[in-house]
Amino acid sequence: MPIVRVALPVPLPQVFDYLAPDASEADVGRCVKVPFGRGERNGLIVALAAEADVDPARLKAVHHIQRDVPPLPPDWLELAAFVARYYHAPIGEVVALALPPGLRRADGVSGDEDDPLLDIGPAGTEALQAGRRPSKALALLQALAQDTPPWRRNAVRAREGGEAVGDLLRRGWLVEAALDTPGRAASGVLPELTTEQDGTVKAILDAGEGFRSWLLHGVTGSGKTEVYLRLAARMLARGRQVLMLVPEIALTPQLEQRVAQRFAAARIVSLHSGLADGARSRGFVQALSGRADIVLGTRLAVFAPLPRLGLILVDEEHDASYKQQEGVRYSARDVAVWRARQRGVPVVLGSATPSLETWYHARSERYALQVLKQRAVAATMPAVRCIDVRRLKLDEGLSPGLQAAIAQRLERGEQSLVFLNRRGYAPVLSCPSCGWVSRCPHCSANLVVHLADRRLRCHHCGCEGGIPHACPSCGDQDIKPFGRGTQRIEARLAELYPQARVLRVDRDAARTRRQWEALLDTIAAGGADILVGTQMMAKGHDFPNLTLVGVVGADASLHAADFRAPERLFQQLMQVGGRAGRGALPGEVLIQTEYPEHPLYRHLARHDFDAFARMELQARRSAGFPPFSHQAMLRADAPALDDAVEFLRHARRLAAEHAPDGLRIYDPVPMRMTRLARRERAQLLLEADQRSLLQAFLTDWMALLYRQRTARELRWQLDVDPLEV
Ligand SMILES: Nc1ncnc2c1ncn2[C@@H]1O[C@H](COP(=O)(O)OP(=O)(O)OP(=O)(O)O)[C@@H](O)[C@H]1O
Ligand SMILES: [Zn+2]
Repeated sequence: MPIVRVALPVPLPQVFDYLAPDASEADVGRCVKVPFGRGERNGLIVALAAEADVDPARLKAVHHIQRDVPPLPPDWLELAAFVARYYHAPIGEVVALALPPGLRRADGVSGDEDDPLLDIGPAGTEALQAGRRPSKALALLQALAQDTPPWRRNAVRAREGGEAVGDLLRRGWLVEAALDTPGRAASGVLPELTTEQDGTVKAILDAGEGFRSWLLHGVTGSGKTEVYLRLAARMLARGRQVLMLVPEIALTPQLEQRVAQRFAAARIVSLHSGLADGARSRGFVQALSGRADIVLGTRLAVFAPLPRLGLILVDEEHDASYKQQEGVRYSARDVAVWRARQRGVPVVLGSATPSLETWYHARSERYALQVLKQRAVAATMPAVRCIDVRRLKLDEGLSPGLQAAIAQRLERGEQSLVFLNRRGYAPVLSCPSCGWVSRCPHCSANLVVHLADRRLRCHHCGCEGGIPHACPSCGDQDIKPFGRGTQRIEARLAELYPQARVLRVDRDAARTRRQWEALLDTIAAGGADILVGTQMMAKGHDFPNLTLVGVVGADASLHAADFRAPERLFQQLMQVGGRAGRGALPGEVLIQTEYPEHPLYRHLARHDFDAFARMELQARRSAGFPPFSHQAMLRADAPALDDAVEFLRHARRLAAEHAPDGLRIYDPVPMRMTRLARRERAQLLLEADQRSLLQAFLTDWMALLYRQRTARELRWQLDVDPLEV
């Protein structure tokens, strides 16, 4: 009787055997419901076996095999197995992460979605000629008539005024296209490529269809997106699928719209964690069945099955959100490169500020390099200047120079952005007489003052309370918010420039995707004069009328302990500065600092990413940090710090007994932010010059660790290639 091996979402590094009387090879890659413990679990059949690993008499039978959708193909199972192996995570947890919940539950899922191809019908042609009175419906029809049919209904809806699509269908102005032969060509008038863009597109296409990793290093505003779209167009024309990864889909509604407009006849599937279950499952099945042409999504989209895959694009490849920080701690960018190699297709990693790992690969010719030095529209890069604030009197953190520059922009009707990467009104409330500060009771962090809704809030665990009127410790009524966040700058700017429309753009102002899109629309429509924003404003946006970026409070990150801190700061400032002067008007970036001579700022002022990268890599080489070594971090947490540290000491002893030459094992230490949500955290760092040596060791070590009995209250996880050390 056939036995199936099932990957189940349990924290154990093994698969489970079940009896399945009617199973065959064709069921490998299918979801199943199986009995587990006293309940039922959902899993994935990863193999068929002739004999069980356990006593056959104890085997239970599967409850149900989901056969409505095609099984996941062997290359997908290999991908899941690779992620489990490389990140040392249980295969069942990888599967649980990679599959949409609806599919995994073995619900009835269908890939069918009503997204027909449309064309202008006879009634529509008549309406265009009849000289009717203007209406929304007619405006949409006229706009469509400028383009080449057919279009997907979703693509029509994504256009300006696209809400009228239902109306057009009811009137018969739009009808289903006669033949479902998606002329997958790009639609609309394409911009002429710049010489650099053209050279890049040609170089990548000329290199052929096989595997190759590319770094597309293009300055901010150089038109990397246009390069992606041209490459995608070519792949679609060849009947291949394109996978496009972006760091946060909530930050890129414009990109989705741009892709949908460019490829109006293509089936575009979005995959990200913000989708409802049904939509995510449907998109996944469309990708799996080969019907989707373009899959656009955040890191989890790297797991979309793509039978016709021809190209992978990773936009803003340096972005930290590609690395999952909980559960299976995978890097979608690194998995994307592995996948491209596995499938024999090119992968393009794009950024104005590549991660130093990627930059180093390109310099050492493991990755092919394409550089865009010029902006696509603007004549120049913005002028970057430091404002030395050491002897200046600041008004709520704003220097006279920055204020004058903002005033000038207001006069000229241009937009300014004040960048401060700290939300809230002030980072802490404190009492000047007794020294009390608003500490989070559950974390080693302060409660942040939010004046907008009069709350004290922990940005780590979410714990919150009202703002006290007097010091809880000594009763003094003179307690004060100390330091500055975006709300405070926003309030002061509104006082300084009463005639200006000040708009704050941070996670508090844009809690939902809809709020975020509304903010972006307001900015694009010129409905704001001064923006106050966090890193949300730094990524990928293109507002041609924005000509000034003022940076406040950046020095705080200059001396952070993490060896990646300078890299992150440089990337962030270069990205946010890159929002200035992207259109016809020249841009200016003013950085308020007490260290105007700091090399990081000097390289930034010259837009010299390469010089900065060389300097940083030099430092990393002498310290033996990545990319010159490879790291793994074992973290443990428990209600008491001693328990976490004790576990790590034990793990360290086990490691030392089995350690090969060349493995460096550090001492367990409390994490920098030791306490989080009532748990105390500690970490143990391992390092080796060769990845293979580290990996081989980790496999043995993890097997030992899984066998240790630990206190119920203790949790531990391994993080391979950790971003924070
Ligand atoms: N060949 C071209 N002709 C005209 N306009 C172009 C061309 N290529 C790009 N653009 C325009 O230039 C602007 C910047 O392009 P895009 O946003 O793709 O830059 P980017 O390289 O992704 O920048 P960043 O890294 O800052 O996000 C956009 O408004 C885009 O429409
Ligand atoms: Zn907290």
